[in-house]
Amino acid sequence: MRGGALRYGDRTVWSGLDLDVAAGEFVAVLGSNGSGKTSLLKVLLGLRRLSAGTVTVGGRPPRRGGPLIGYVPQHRGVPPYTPLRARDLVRLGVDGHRWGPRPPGPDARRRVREALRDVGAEAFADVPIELLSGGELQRVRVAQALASGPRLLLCDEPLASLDAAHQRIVSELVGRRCREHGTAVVFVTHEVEPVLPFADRVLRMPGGPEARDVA
Ligand SMILES: Nc1ncnc2c1ncn2[C@@H]1O[C@H](COP(=O)(O)OP(=O)(O)OP(=O)(O)O)[C@@H](O)[C@H]1O
Repeated sequence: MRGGALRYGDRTVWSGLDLDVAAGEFVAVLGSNGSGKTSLLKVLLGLRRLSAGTVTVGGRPPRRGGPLIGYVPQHRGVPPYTPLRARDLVRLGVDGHRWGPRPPGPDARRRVREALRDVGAEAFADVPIELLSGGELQRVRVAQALASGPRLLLCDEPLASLDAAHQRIVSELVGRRCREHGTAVVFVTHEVEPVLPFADRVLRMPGGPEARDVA
């Protein structure tokens, strides 16, 4: 990103943002509520356009969908009666960006199996996701994001609502993928300690409504 700025109406959330994230690099993004961390990820996902400046992901303008980017969204509960098992959620990471239902081929099944194994989620692979604990569900979401073998992994507060042990487990999972597969990682978090062993750099987003209030 070069000279990136994001405005909602008259309000500038951030501006003058230059950011390079190399393959195999882990960038932790910190900042107060409302400082624009999720908005940054949305720009990288191609869900929102910059108000000024330029951005490329893998050499191209960001675009929605596709296997290049893995995304772990902010933790939300699962609506009751969601008819998905952990295994199904991970499968969406393999081919969910394509249109239409399709039966899983052997390749998709293998990738789902491997992704579940990598996060230690085999034991609850067939449990409906609404019954999973917060930590289990978060590991499954990481598996979903990693299942397509993305070159860039975007994580939006994946440690929120996890206990200290699971914060460590999820941070390690992402850190290991980054090191071993050369995946670039942008990891938004309010919990600094668990990611410090893995982060190469910290991007601190200035501002946010609180900062303005304090000022
Ligand atoms: N579509 C939108 N229209 C107008 N304002 C928006 C929109 N999306 C986000 N905002 C505002 O932009 C600011 C940045 O939001 P964003 O969700 O990116 O912050 P954040 O740093 O991720 O916050 P948090 O730590 O609370 O998740 C917030 O003040 C939010 O209210």
